[in-house]
Amino acid sequence: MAQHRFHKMHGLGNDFVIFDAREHDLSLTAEQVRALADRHLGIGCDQLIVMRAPSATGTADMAMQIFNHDGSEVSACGNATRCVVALAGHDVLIETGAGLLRGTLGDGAVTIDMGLPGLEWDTLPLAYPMDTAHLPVGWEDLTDPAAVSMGNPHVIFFVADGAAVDLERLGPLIEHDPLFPERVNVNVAQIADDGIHLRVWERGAGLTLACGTGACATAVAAIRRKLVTGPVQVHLPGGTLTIDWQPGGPVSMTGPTTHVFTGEIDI
Ligand SMILES: N[C@H](CCC[C@H](N)C(=O)O)C(=O)O
Repeated sequence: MAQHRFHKMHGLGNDFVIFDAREHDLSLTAEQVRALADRHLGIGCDQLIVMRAPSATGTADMAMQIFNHDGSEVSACGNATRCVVALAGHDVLIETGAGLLRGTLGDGAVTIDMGLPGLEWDTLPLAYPMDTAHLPVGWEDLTDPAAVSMGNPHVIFFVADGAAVDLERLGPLIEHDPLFPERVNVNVAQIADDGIHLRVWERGAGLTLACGTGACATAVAAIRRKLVTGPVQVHLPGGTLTIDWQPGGPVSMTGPTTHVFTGEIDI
């Protein structure tokens, strides 16, 4: 056991425990991640992040490891990426499982170049070939979704009344459907005059107050369907993100970060 310092942060209420292991090693098992993320027995978070030294050969300033509340390791977490940039205190190039992401520190907000969205069925991945703009599948009233990868898989449903969807029941059903071999993040979006209203059931974390990659994936899907044009305001239960995307280019995400406290814990 050794004592490790951590930062408790959030992006629009999507909350994180962040360890800075750039100077020393810290390896965590899935069981240790679950214990730390537990909201009763541990510190509590949607995702746990470990900042690491970059790989020797690359051009990155740092690397970032991402674990969900359930202990699963994943490649992308937009809100946490903003928090890591805020912690760094300057613009950074971050090595993630989703590739190199450039973070830019603004006045009260952080912008991340999230790279190109994945629009092919096998990059998401889906279990078999499909048109990712209109998947010929449905779960009760949720039909005709789109699918987009932001380095992590998202399925996006456009509905007339997002608040009326029983996402707590349908989310896990869809998350674990065999159509998604690596499971999936489930997005329910409502187009409105002021942008897109979005609720997300996150793979490995459940309902969250915000999901950065979900906001990006939903904006891409909506722009592909010509429901909106970029830049678009995406309103989540925890607040609003500004997403910009032009077909063929990278996705840009801008939003706030909050540092809640630092602590020490024996691991
Ligand atoms: N909250 C994160 C998404 C985490 C995605 C994770 N649930 C997955 O399994 O891909 C975000 O802001 O992008």
